Amino acid sequence: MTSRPDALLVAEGLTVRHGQLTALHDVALQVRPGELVAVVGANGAGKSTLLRTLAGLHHTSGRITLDGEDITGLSPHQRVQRGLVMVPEGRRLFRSLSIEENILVGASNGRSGEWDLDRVFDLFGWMRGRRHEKADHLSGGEQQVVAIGRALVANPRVLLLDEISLGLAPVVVGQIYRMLPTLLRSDMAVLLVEQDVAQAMRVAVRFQCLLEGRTTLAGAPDDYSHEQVEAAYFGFATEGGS
Ligand SMILES: Nc1ncnc2c1ncn2[C@@H]1O[C@H](COP(=O)(O)OP(=O)(O)OP(=O)(O)O)[C@@H](O)[C@H]1O
Repeated sequence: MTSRPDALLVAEGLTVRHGQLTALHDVALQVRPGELVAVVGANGAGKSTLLRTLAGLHHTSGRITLDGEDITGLSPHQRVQRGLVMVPEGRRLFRSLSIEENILVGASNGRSGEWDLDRVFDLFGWMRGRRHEKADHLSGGEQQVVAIGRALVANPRVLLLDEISLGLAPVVVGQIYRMLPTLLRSDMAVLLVEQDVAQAMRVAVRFQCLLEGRTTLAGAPDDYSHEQVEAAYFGFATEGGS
């Protein structure tokens, strides 16, 4: 993959092993400013491993740059300070802390910028009046939104979203996805991992499909037929397809 001059996040040659298992094989990826890119793939395809590797949670061969700076050797903490911020699968909130306290955790290590507690409350109006409620008392959808708020106050340049729709009711997933364009308007790029291909294709300008740790298809959603994407997702050949 040729690195485009305007790319913000660039990963090349990512190979990641979990013990004996190679979870990623020579994966490359690019995200440009203001862009929403989706990584899709079946269970175990390596999507979370890819996101966690970008966030600095797995050792990798290869190279990761953010706005031209090589961040491959940096800790997760240092990557957050540079604007690479992840909303992990399963939300990972502090259950005994309030909504407000959970969000402020995100601000403690982040960059300064336009996103603060107030701006998050403006975006998710219901939170303001419930700011002192414990995370423990929230529904799954509410927890997911708090986890997104926690990431936003770190003022990401690239926001990494890992399976934000997992375990949530479709109506809640719809609400969360409808908020994504607002984030992109504030000049943030989003890289999201999603098992629901249809959902991902509706919002992404580009996508990348993984299968057993390898990229099987990449491009704009309109570049491929439903059958081609399905073949790349499940790993069967299509006639004349890639
Ligand atoms: N910490 C780990 N130790 C050992 N193997 C792991 C670990 N994390 C992931 N794996 C394995 O690596 C492969 C890729 O897993 P990964 O979680 O990245 O896939 P995924 O596409 O995100 O799938 P899912 O949607 O199920 O989370 C799988 O075979 C998984 O079992």
